Amino acid sequence: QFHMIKYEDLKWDESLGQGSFSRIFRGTKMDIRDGEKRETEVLLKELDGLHKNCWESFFEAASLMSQISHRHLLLVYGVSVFGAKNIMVQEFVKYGALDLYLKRGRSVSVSWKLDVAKQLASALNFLEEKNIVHGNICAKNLLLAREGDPSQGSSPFIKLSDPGINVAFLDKDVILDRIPWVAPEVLEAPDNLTLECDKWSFGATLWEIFNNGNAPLRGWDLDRKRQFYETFQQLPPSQWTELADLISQCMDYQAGNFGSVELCRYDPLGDNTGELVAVKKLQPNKQ
Ligand SMILES: Nc1cnc(-c2cc(N)nc3[nH]ccc23)cn1
Repeated sequence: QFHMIKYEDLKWDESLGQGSFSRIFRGTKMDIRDGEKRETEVLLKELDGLHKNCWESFFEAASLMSQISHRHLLLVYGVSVFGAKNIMVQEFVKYGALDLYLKRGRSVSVSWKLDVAKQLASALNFLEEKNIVHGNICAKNLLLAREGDPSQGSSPFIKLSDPGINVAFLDKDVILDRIPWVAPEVLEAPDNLTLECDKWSFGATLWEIFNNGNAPLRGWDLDRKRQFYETFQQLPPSQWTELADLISQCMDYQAGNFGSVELCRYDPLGDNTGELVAVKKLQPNKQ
């Protein structure tokens, strides 16, 4: 399914923190290219021991990302298994997770955010065309490869990371804590992920991007989060109506209706100079 990397070809540098079920490190992998030794900077994601039984899902996520290639999908070089260690070897994306980048107070322009939204939409459109469900779309899983510099007119560049362990393997509380990114229907049937689920999460991720990386429903406990769905609540609407409409079209409790979230002109200044936001379009359901 994907490339096996020899453990001895990996060098471990500093720890970069914890994922939900893994520890991540900067590192390098050594390989031979045209007869000479080459070191490539990588991200090493080690599944932590107590979730050993999820290792298939951990690698399933990796193989999903290595089956297909797209400019806005993270490149997974392969996996390395050494004794009890299960390691995914990914390309190293310079500026890391988008939510942390935005929270660090980098003030970015509306068009910077629109660029990120369009890149995520194109990655999701690509996955949809391949009928592949990601299952964990959120700003934490968007990695910033290029900051973009408004004075130079260069735009940001993001990569969608692997989904991590499949939601079907997660405890109910972990799934509840993913409200409002996780679609309501996933709470009832976590092993039946559909493209609609990614569309829902796309809406919650748009909300994050335009709220400077702040998590929606931040600090809410699991009961309040559960109620949020049980009472069909929506996230606080953006002051830009097109964005608010787009987000509520994605986060639509009547899922299964025509899920086409069409192109919309985004006109924050109201002077019709708005940009066309090419957003996630789902084909009408084949039912
Ligand atoms: N595939 C990936 C994933 N995460 C990074 C990354 C980069 C960075 N500058 N700080 C970090 N802090 C935590 C993770 C990370 C890089 N590449």
